[in-house]
Amino acid sequence: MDDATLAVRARGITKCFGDVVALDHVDLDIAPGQIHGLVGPNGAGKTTLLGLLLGLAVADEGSLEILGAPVAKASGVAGFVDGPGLYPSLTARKNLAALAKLRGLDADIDEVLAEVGLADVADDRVRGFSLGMRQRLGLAAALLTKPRLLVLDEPANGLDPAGKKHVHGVLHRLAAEGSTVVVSSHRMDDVEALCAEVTILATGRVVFTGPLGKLSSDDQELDYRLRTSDPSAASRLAAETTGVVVVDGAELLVVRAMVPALDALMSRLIGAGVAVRELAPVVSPLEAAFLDLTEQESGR
Ligand SMILES: Nc1ncnc2c1ncn2[C@@H]1O[C@H](COP(=O)(O)OP(=O)(O)OP(=O)(O)O)[C@@H](O)[C@H]1O
Repeated sequence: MDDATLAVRARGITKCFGDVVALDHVDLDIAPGQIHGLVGPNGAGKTTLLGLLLGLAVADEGSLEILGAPVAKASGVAGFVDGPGLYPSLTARKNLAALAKLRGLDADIDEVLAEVGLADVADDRVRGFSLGMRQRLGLAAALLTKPRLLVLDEPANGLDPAGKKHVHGVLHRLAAEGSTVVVSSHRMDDVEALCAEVTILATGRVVFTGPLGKLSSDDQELDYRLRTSDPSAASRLAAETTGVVVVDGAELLVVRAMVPALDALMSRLIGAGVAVRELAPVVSPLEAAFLDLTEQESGR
């Protein structure tokens, strides 16, 4: 992609806090209209990187361009790290009204509150809000600015499943409209549900960046959970299929195989009239890559 059209272009970004190297020559390209996930173990540098994208801190070395402009001159960026900054003594509506006034924004506050699912508590003081409600209000505050790049540190923290679904819907809509979203998360399932691309950081370095699909390959042996209408027949057929190892032959079968052998097993099951009710990797490709890559890096 033409570099000028990238939402984020980072080259050789290094950031130290005293002796601690939080980011170590980080290169990163994020295309517009993407929801990009940032994952990594505690202390990997995720919050530091998101803070640089938001212009809350400045890198010691390297270049960082946001939406084609040097980060210091970037506009259209919003979000939060370490939880949203809110006024606890004000209501949700007044928090957003204060922000809109401060920034000179002409925004429909009720619409934004409804979008994040806070319409019913619009006139409640934020002091009494749960963590999940604060997260949603922080998202509303960012949406008020109609950002072209939205940066969110652990946005799903404290959200119940319905709240998470709601927030994911908002982020998918933003991306569909052309905005770029960068989110950090410790939840691999959330990242897989939300993001097309991911960057894995370990001890301040990028150990993987790219589409989720590139994390796994057909020639990788993985353990799969297999639930069928006839566990004993499935177990027998699995044991008879070349390249498939039965790891656990209970009601819920666990088989180890590469994709071609797994395909062969599926065909045999269908041929034998055994219905497949569930087939999923025991550890998701993202989680497997995360553990593998971050362990390699911390062992260096
Ligand atoms: N303001 C600061 N002063 C000193 N050290 C800092 C500061 N901010 C971050 N660090 C250090 O930089 C490193 C990266 O921290 P960062 O918060 O970016 O990691 P993270 O990936 O967000 O971690 P977590 O998943 O725990 O939130 C850590 O070693 C941290 O202790």
